[in-house]
Amino acid sequence: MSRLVVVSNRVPVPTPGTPPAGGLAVALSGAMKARGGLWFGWSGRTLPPDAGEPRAAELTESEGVTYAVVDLSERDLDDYYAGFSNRMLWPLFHYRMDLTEFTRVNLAGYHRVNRLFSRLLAPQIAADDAIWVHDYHLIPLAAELRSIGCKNRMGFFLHIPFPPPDILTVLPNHADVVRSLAAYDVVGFQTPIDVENFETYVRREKIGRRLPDGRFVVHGRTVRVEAYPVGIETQTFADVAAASERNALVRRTKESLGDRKLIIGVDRLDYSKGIAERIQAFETFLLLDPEWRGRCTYLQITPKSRGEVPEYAAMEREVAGLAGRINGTFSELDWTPLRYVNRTVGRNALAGLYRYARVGLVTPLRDGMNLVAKEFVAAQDPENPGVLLLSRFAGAASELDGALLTNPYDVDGTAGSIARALDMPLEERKDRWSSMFERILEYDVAWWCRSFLDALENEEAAPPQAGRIAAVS
Ligand SMILES: O=P(O)(O)OC[C@H]1O[C@H](O[C@H]2O[C@H](CO)[C@@H](O)[C@H](O)[C@H]2O)[C@H](O)[C@@H](O)[C@@H]1O
Ligand SMILES: O=c1ccn([C@@H]2O[C@H](COP(=O)(O)OP(=O)(O)O)[C@@H](O)[C@H]2O)c(=O)[nH]1
Repeated sequence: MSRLVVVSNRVPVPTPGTPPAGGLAVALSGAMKARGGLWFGWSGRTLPPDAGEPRAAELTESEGVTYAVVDLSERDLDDYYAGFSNRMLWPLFHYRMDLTEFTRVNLAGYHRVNRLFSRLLAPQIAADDAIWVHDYHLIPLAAELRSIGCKNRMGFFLHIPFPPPDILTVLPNHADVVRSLAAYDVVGFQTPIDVENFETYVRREKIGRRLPDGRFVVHGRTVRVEAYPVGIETQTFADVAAASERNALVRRTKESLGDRKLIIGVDRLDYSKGIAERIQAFETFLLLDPEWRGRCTYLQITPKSRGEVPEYAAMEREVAGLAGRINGTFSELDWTPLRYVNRTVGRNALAGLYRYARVGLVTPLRDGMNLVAKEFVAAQDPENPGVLLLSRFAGAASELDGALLTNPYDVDGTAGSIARALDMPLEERKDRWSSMFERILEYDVAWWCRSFLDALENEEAAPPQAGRIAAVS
């Protein structure tokens, strides 16, 4: 087995007391600790104004993993992270053409950081390392590495949706982006729908074809493109949830709820998560089912995210306004319907809160996977499981067939599903839960990691590609 080199924008170098909020960091932390290797990416820090370009990555060892991180300049972060990654690729790939902003300055920054990463990563790579690159921030990395002679096997996993061609082609440099994907040996998506969208794009743009063995030829290179739905550490998470009586935060929260039923939502503050629509659905539910007033509490845990991007700041104001409106309208002296919390909660406490909840609300407008949905299922008490209300537009919906599926754009429909979930009889709750739990037990994060890396090990190392991928001029 060759050494694993993981590359991602976000690298959660272990620091006591700071849990990683964000599914990529959570999923990969488990996988990396189990297998060891090198994890390369951004440090999460900004360089001082006149520091110049970083010359080498900073190395730290912990639990068999070497973390190699790079500080980025303010300008690089603005253009590459906040700009091209999070104001163009993120909204577009989540089907939000209305929120995109394409600028050549941001695109140039995106390529600049990918090139910088390739130059700082190259000295760390040994000849037979398997390189696994993650997510939309780093699509051109393989092409950059190949342009300086790196012949290693390289895989890429996209954690967010791959949109249909009519949406993807809104991106002025869509052709270059897909050409960059073809520099990898294996490309993994979350769901079969993403693979289907990729296949339709390749066919319509006439850049390749699918081979009888399922692989693709794209721009003359053979690439394995498959769905590998990301999982969680299911059994570990279930065990933590079962032991959560000991967690002080969980105990205090339960006591504060009295005998009210708990409805829970856990999401980064991101417009893709459908938080505003969900709060409106809860408001409609309280209007249409007044008998539940005073008998349930909705806890929405929402750490702030990407505050430097204007669309996120706008949505922060919108959601806070909605939360205030509901509480102003429905609160009693001894009951607040919605607890809206803008901070990160540790995963042990989350596990206990999920377990105590009667309903888990996971209603993104679009999501690559959504690990919260899987964590909610893993955490349940088999003798008295809660109900998962899940958006049909989350990647997790392609696996979790026991959830109550909902269309988050249909606020009235979601309100009705909240009432149905709260009223659901125990037998139905058990039936729905057990099929989902079996699924996530088998297809856990270890399965995800193993199946992707097996595919990568079995592909032949790629010949070097001539030239770099050109940016749009
Ligand atoms: O790093 P940030 O900008 O703070 O954002 C956090 C992460 O958000 C996204 O997570 C995705 O990956 C999850 C695991 O596969 C998946 O369940 C979820 O649907 C995705 O949205 C993003 O893709 C990561 O790169 C970020 O680190
Ligand atoms: O306060 C919080 C909020 C979220 N999370 C974790 O962050 C991850 C979010 O992943 P998901 O795939 O649901 O969405 P993403 O944020 O990656 O888009 C999950 O593991 C959550 O348990 C956490 O630890 N504390």
